[in-house]
Formats: sequence, structure tokens, C-alpha cells
Amino acid sequence: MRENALWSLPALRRLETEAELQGLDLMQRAARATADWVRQRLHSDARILVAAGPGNNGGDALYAALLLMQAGYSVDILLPQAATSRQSQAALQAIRQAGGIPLQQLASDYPTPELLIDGLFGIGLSRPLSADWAAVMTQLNALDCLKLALDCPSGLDPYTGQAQQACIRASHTLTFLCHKPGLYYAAGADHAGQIELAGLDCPQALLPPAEGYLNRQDASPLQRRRDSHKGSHGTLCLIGGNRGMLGAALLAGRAALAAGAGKVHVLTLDGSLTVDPLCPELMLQYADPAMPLPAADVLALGPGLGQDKPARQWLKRVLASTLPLVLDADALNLLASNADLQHTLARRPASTILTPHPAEAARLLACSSADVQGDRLSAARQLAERFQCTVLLKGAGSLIVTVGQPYLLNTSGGPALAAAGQGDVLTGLIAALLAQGMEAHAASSLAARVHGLAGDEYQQQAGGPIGLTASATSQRCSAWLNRLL
Ligand SMILES: NC(=O)C1=CN([C@@H]2O[C@H](COP(=O)(O)OP(=O)(O)OC[C@H]3O[C@@H](n4cnc5c(N)ncnc54)[C@H](O)[C@@H]3O)[C@@H](O)[C@H]2O)[C@@H](O)CC1
Ligand SMILES: [K+]
Repeated sequence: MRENALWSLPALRRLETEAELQGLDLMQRAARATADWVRQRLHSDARILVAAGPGNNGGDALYAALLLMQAGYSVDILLPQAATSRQSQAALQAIRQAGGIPLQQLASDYPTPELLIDGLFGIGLSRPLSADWAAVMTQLNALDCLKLALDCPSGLDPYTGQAQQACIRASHTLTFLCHKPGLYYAAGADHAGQIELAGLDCPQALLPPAEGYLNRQDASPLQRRRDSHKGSHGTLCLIGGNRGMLGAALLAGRAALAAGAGKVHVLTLDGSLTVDPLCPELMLQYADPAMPLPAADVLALGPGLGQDKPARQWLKRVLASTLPLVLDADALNLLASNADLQHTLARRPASTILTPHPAEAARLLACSSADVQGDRLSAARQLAERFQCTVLLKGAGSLIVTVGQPYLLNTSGGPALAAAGQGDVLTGLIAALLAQGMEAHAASSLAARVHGLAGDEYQQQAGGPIGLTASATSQRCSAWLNRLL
């Protein structure tokens, strides 16, 4: 559990102070973890460049440099600016005593090392970087070698995932004490590389409560009794599939069956199809706004819904129902333009899950997608608060936020899932897990997790992210759910 905990920045800073008061030298531990990381990967005559900044991130790097020098590695130290923190000044003194002479800058023909250790800035980066610092980072990024970022890539805000104009593009990040969410989303997703946690053996009593969790996946509510039948696994009513977008509703319906929903009604606004020949288990019907809703445990509205009058009527109807509800795609866009329906949503007695991508979230918050991506956690929290519901903010590093619960961050999935229809599949998965009795927060997290795992598995098997269709994803999701049961 501890390994998956996400702590807020203020909590991490409080821990730092408390550890210092108790005489725990976390910097030495971070340095040892860094040196161990290197020893496990590089032979002892490798050339390493250690770039150290003025603060404690630089201190971690300097102490690691000392350990690596003592272990026989050939180490160059780049210190563009004098060390300012007490601990990093002490580290520098120890290096000088050991014969190390830091460089203030690198020659333009500096020979490429096997590894760059980036200890320029960590969680203390607090203002825009100067042109001089940007030039240093640009020069380091141009080195064609392994790049290990300590705590976070320098230039990246490890909480929001925002990169400054220059930012180290790491192949690996060794992060200390706890995971930081911004390593996984926005610019972090492309700058942090492979992420590992070094917990630094911090005593349990010092650990703050988790603000969130990484990759929480509890599929145990889906376990089945031998004496069960289709009625035991819930009935779902999915509404969407307007003219030209019928496929979206079918994809969601098929995914719901693949995720174990007992029965799935698909009401399509197009109405031209009465059976899905590739999935005859689905119960298809024309979504006449005047029809009574089929008996169901869960509703989902959005895949291929469109924004015409019947679509608006259906949104009004499902919001008025007392069933758990998933809203996606055009259901979210319609909601964004109707304040009355937003009030109805906030007052719903049953749980509602919104599954926006950043552009849909931006419409709901009346801001830009860049604003949403600029601080994903804050955007998801605003939506959850405003509409009193669960929000699954899609994109690299999907976030699941429900008021009063630790937020969840899912790191599975990648560009293989950036394809048409994958959002519809996700809607079907979530709705199916709700229909089987899971609560909204956990169902959203598990659905995002297995969907992402399916994408990762494809990418690994295919050797790249291209070519995974939404249709082919559902069966992989079934397999992952069964594995996680
Ligand atoms: N949180 C903890 O308990 C631990 C922290 N450790 C390390 O300490 C780091 C945090 O150390 P600090 O708080 O000293 O922060 P940093 O070392 O990340 O940066 C702070 C320093 O950079 C300067 N600075 C900030 N923004 C700048 C900018 N744009 N341009 C130029 N200078 C800038 C500040 O004036 C300060 O000197 C962590 O990231 C981690 O690497 C580790 O030693 C392990 C324990
Ligand atoms: K760093």
C-alpha cells in the first residue's frame, strides 16, 4: 500500500522537516539509492556525468557522485551555480576532499558519457528558469546517453506535470519517498521515462496519510458464486448511437458484455439496426424518447449520442432517474451548455460518473484544454466538487476523483489507446462493473486499469502502438479482468 501512496507536496515538506529533526539523513539515503541504481546497470569503469543544482536535489546528486567515485566510476561533476543548501555545500566539500573538481560548464565537444545523472532541480523548482539554465538543459538533453533524473526531471513540476521552456528528458527517473503524480501525466508522461520509487526506509510513523493512490485495482467484487446466473451480474441500459455514430453504442455495449455485465440493452437514436450480427447477445432497440426505460440497474449515456433534440431529451431523462449513471462524449458536451441540467446532476441521489477527455473537461469548466492539462488534478477536483460526482479524467495518467475519497491515478495504457472508439469501450467497461455491484470510484479505477493494461499488452506484443482497434480491445479487457479477479 505504501509504495502506491501519493502524498501532497506540503505533506512531503512536513516529512522532510520532521526527518531532519529526528536526525534521519534522507539525502545520504537518496544518494545510496542512486548509487545502487547505477551499480545494478553500469560496469564500474563507466563514465558518468553528474549535473548538480544549487539545492538539495543537487546535494543528492553530489553525494551520489562521491559514492560512485569511491566505487571506481569515472565521474565528472557539473555544477553550473554554487551550492546554496547547507547539505549540498557539505557534499561539495566532501567531493573536493576526495579530489573531485566540479566543472562550471561543459565544453562544446564534451565527450558523451554513458550516463547523465540529473540533479539540477527537484521539488524545489519555484520560478521560471533563466536562459542560462535553459541552455545547460538543452546541452544535457543533446547528450546521447542514458539519463537518470533524481526525484523528477529538472524543469518539470512533478505535481502538475508542467514542463518549463527547457526540461530534462530522462530515460529513467528515480523518485524519492513517494510517487509524484506529475511524473505520469501531461509533459511528465514524455519526460520522466521509466519511473522507480526509492522509499528511503523512512519509518512508518513519519509517513503522512495518502492523498491519493497509484494504480489501485480491486477486482474482488467481481468474483462469482458457482450458483449464479445472468441476473446476478446486473442489467445495463446504454443509450447513444445517433445517425452516423451507431458503432460507438455497439462498441460500448460489446465492451460491457466482455466485462461481465449480465444483460445489456442498447438503445440507439439511429434505430436502423435491430440486431448486432457480430454480437447478437446485445438487446438493440430504437431509443424513442417517449418509450419507458427497460428495467436496468445502471444507465450509460453518450457513445455516439449526438447533440440533437432527442439526445437532449435523453440526457434530461437519465439525469432524473435514480439509477447509477455513466455520462460520456456528447452527453458531457450537452451538459456543458445547460446550467439547469448541471444543477440536476449535482443533486442526483444516485452516483454519476463523468468520463471527460481534456477537451470535454475544458467545456464543462469553461476553460481551455491547455488549462486542464496544466493542472489535471485540480481540474478533475473542480469537476467532482461542482457536480458532486465521480470524474474520470482521461489522457495519459488517467485520474479518478470523487469528493471525500483519495484520488486515484492510473498509469497503464499509452498511445495504443489513442484510437477511435476507445472511449466508448471504456464507458462500457465502467458501466458493466457498476452493474456487477462495484461502487463508482473503484469501478472507474478498475476499468481504466484493465483498459490500459490491454493497450500496454498490445503494444508489447505488436512491437509498437499502431493498430489496436477498439473492437479488438474488449476481449483483452476480459482477459485482464479474469487475471485480476
Ligand atoms: N523531501 C525530502 O524529504 C527529501 C528531499 N530530497 C531532495 O531534495 C530535493 C528538494 O530540495 P530543495 O527543496 O532544496 O529544492 P531543489 O533542489 O529542487 O531546488 C531548490 C533550489 O533551486 C533554486 N531554484 C528554484 N527554482 C529555480 C529557478 N527557476 N532557477 C534557478 N534556481 C532555482 C532555489 O533557490 C534553491 O536553491 C528533492 O527533490 C530531493 O531530490 C532528498 O534529499 C531526500 C529527502
Ligand atoms: K532532478
